Amino acid sequence: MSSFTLSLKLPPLLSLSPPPSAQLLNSNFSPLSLNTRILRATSRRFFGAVEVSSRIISTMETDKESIGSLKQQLAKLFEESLRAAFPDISDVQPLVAICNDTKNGDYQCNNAMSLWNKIKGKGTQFKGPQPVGKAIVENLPASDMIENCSIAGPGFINIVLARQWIAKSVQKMLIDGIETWAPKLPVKRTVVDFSSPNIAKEMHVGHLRSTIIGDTLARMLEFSNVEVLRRNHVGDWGTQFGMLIEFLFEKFPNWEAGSTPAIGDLEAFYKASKQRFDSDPDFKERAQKAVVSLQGGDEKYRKAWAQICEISRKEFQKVYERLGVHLEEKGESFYNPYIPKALELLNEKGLIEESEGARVIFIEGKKIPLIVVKRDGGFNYASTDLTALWYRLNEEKADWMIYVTDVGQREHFEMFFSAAKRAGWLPSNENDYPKASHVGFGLVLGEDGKRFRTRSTEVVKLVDLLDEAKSRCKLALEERGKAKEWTAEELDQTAEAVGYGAVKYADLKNNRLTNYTFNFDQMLSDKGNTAVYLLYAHARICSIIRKSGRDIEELKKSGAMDLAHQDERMLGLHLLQFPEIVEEACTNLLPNLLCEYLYKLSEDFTKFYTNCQVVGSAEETSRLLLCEATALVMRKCFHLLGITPVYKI
Ligand SMILES: NC(=[NH2+])NCCC[C@H](N)C(=O)O
Repeated sequence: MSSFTLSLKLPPLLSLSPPPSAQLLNSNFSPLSLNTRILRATSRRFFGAVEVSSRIISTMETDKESIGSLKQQLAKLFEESLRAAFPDISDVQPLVAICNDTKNGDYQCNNAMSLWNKIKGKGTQFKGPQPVGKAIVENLPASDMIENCSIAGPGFINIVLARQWIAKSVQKMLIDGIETWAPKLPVKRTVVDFSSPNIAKEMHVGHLRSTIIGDTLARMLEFSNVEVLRRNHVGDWGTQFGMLIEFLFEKFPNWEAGSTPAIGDLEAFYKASKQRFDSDPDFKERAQKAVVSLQGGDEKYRKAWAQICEISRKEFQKVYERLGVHLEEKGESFYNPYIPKALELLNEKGLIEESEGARVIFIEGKKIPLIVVKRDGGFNYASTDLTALWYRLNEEKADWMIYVTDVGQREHFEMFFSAAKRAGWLPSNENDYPKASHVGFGLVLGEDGKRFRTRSTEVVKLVDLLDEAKSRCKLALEERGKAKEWTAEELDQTAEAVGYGAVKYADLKNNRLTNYTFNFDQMLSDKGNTAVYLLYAHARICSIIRKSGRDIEELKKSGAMDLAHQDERMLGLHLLQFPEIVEEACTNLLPNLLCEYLYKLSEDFTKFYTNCQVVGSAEETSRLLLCEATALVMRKCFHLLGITPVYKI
C-alpha cells in the first residue's frame, strides 16, 4: 500500500497512459453477440455521460458445446417437471443437491416442502408435501439419466442415477474431451487482481498466497470459458519513490550509465533509504522535492523511477517463472491519470465530503469514512482502487472484479465497494452483476505458531523457499534410486513439479480464510492429503494403463464402459461431479473445494482398484477406460491448481 501526494489541482503530467477520453470510454468491446441473454437489469452503470440500466452478458460460444454440470442437467429435468405439475406457480427454482447419505440416493430434489407451504389452504387438491413430491416425480420428462426416484419424509425426492447413463457420460467425455465438462458461469469477463507486490520491497509469503490462490481462480474461470484479465496491481506509485530515487542518485551516481545499478537486496536498499530519510532533514527535503519532480513528469526522475521498478520486476519474475504464473502488470501508477476524473464523477453524485481537511466518502455502518484525498491534497490507496474499479467496469467492461489479498485488507475493500455501490457503479444486491469480490486469506505461520519467517531475514525469500522444496524432492527421489533410472532432466523436472506442486497444494487445500502452518516435512510427505501423494497416485494410474499394453485411444472408440461393481459406479459418479465442483469453487471463490474433490477422487480410485481387478479381468476394457478417465480428471484438477502432473514415479 502506498500513499500519494499528487494534488488534485496539478495536471496529471506523468502520462503513463492516455487520460480517459470519450472515444476510450466507448471503446472496442461490444458485449452483444448472437447468443445473448439479459441478466436482471439492476445496475446503473455509466459509460462516459450515458447511464445504462441493464447488463447484457453473452454466453461464450465454444467449439464443443459444454453440457453443463450433472446438477444443472438434473435441475433442468426438475424445472420442466415443476412447470408441468404446477403451471400456476411461477418462478420456482428447482432445488437439486447431492445426497449427504449415499444410502438414500445420489441426488435429491427439495422443492416439495416449500411448494406445499405456498399452496396449502388455497384450495389445492394436494393433501401434503408427500403428494406434492409425488406429482413432481410423475411429471418428470423421460430421460435415461434417472434410474428411480423415491420420496422420503416431508416430500424429499431421492434420486438414483442410472448406471448406464453414468458410464455413457464418462465415456462421452473421454471421446469429446474434458472441455465439454466446463461449467457454465453467468459472466463473460473478469478481472482477477492478484499477487500485486510492492516495488522496492520484498515479495513476502502473503504475496505468494495471493499469487497461488489468484492463479488458481483465474485458471478455473478460464476453463469455464470466462475471459480473465490477470492483473498485477503492483504498488509502484507513492511518496516512497522520492526517497528511493534520491538514494539511488546518491549511492549510484552512475546509475544512468546503462547497466542496472547493483542495488542487490532491494529490501536493504529500501530500509537504508528510509533510515536516511528519517535521520537527515536535508535528504528528506530533497526526497520530497523528488516526488514533485517525478509526479510532474521530469524525465530524469521518471527514468530513475522506471529503473527501480524494473529491478523489482525482475525479482518478482523469478517467482512467477518458478510457479508458472502469468500476470499482466497494470500497477497503481497506471490509474493515476484517471483519478481526478473518477473522483469528479463521485463528487457529482454528491458522495465526497470535507472532513478535517481531507476529502472523504462516508459509508453506512462505518465510523471512519473512506479518505479519497488526503489533507495535503494527495491521493491514496483508496482513490487508486476506486479509480481502478471504475476503469475495470467502464474501460475493460468486466462483469466481475476479484481481488486476492490477505484478510487484513477486508475493511478497505468493503469500504470502497460500498462507495461504488453508493455511486451506482455496482448494484446494491450482492448477487447481481457487475460484481466485486474480495478474496481474503489468512496468515502463513511458522512452526512456532507465529508469522512465518526465516532465521536470517524478517521476510522469507520466496525464491529460496521454492528452491528448497525442489531440492528436498530431488534428494528424496535420489534416495529412491531414481538418479540411476532416469535422465538428469527427468529427475530435475519431476523434482520441480513435485516440489512446487507441494508448496501450492499445501496452501490451496486449506479454506483460504484460515491461517496455515508452513511445514516442508508435512507438505512433502507421500502420505495423506498432499500433492506428492496425489501426483504419485496419478502416476500409478498411468502405469497401470501403460502396463496393460492396450491402446487407450482405440478402446475409447470401440470399447464400452459398464460400471457394474458398486465401487466402479461410485468412481464414475464422482468423476461426473467434476464440473459442478469447479462451478462451486468459482462461484464461492474457494479453491480448497477442488482440492477436496481431488483427494476424494484418489480415495475412490484406491477403493475401486483394491476391490476390482483391472488388467486380466473380464471387465478389463471398461476398467481401463475408468482408469483413463480418472487420470484425465486428476490431470485437469492439477492443471487448475497450477500443478504439473508427473507420469512415472
Ligand atoms: N487492487 C488492489 N488493492 N490490489 C491489491 C494490492 C496489494 C498491495 N500492493 C499489497 O501489497 O498489500
